[in-house]
Amino acid sequence: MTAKALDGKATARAIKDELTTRVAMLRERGIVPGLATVLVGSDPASQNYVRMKHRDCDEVGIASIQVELPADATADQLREAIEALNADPACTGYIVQLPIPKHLDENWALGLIDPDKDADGLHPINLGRLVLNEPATLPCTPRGIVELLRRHDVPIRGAEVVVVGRGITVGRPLGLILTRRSENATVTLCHTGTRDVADHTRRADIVVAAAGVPHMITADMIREGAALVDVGVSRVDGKTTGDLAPDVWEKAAWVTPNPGGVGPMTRAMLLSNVVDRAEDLNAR
Ligand SMILES: Nc1nc(=O)c2c([nH]1)NC[C@@H]1CN(c3ccc(C(=O)N[C@@H](CCC(=O)O)C(=O)O)cc3)C=[N+]21
Repeated sequence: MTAKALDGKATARAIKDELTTRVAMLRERGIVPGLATVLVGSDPASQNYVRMKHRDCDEVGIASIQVELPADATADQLREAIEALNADPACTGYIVQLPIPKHLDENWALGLIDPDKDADGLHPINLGRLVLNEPATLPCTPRGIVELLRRHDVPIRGAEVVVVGRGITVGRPLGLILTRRSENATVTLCHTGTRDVADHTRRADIVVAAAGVPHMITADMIREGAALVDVGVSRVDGKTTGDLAPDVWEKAAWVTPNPGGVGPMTRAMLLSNVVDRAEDLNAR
């Protein structure tokens, strides 16, 4: 048996079509959602991601603003760029593309974003709201994963989910989201201090591999019929390599292609966050 694909590309397409309608409705009322990106430095992978995000905006009718700072930008320069976006009415949501150069503090930068314009859901206020069960803008990758599973009818309620990786953009918030009453999954969060990762993944109905370790999840580590989500984006010999080994396709029921799985969903949820924010701003 070979697994069915959790097709992120097609699902993102469907979501973008839905968003196109919502953006047109906002525009009819004179509201133009605008996404800005702040890119510090010229890492080719980051440049590529940012380019894709602006292309997505064009597709659905969201205006976009690109802010670029040199790799040696000072903390003051970054703060000024962020404050300018907070004050710019044309920007209804924005992100600081991560990672930023090491001489700048990521959490400090995230904390400067107006929480109402935080399209990534990574401002401490939004992460705090998530912990407190209050309405919050959610981080794009975890939101995309839940949406991808939901739209393929993979049961989440009551499921045993093992998340491998406790990063701030994926693993940690995903654990919080899936354990809310509205999702009601049971989550085990594995990390580098976990004694035996396979011991956990073998029991899981759903495994989310977000460790950034190429091919670390192999067929012998998973249960037959499991759903597997690959968040990994490592570069191996110039090729994008995920956290799932190819042999899992013969044992699982559902697997995200990579590329074509979580990546497009992350981008779709970024747009979705921007449209949600713009609608919300209008309602108030
Ligand atoms: N503030 C911030 N927010 C982010 O959401 C954020 C970030 N920083 N920094 C980097 C990571 C990574 N990320 C990806 C998004 C889409 C794809 C994606 O669409 N990938 C395509 C393939 C891309 C290609 O053609 O190279 C796919 O998986 O099919 C990948 C990676 C967002 N991130």
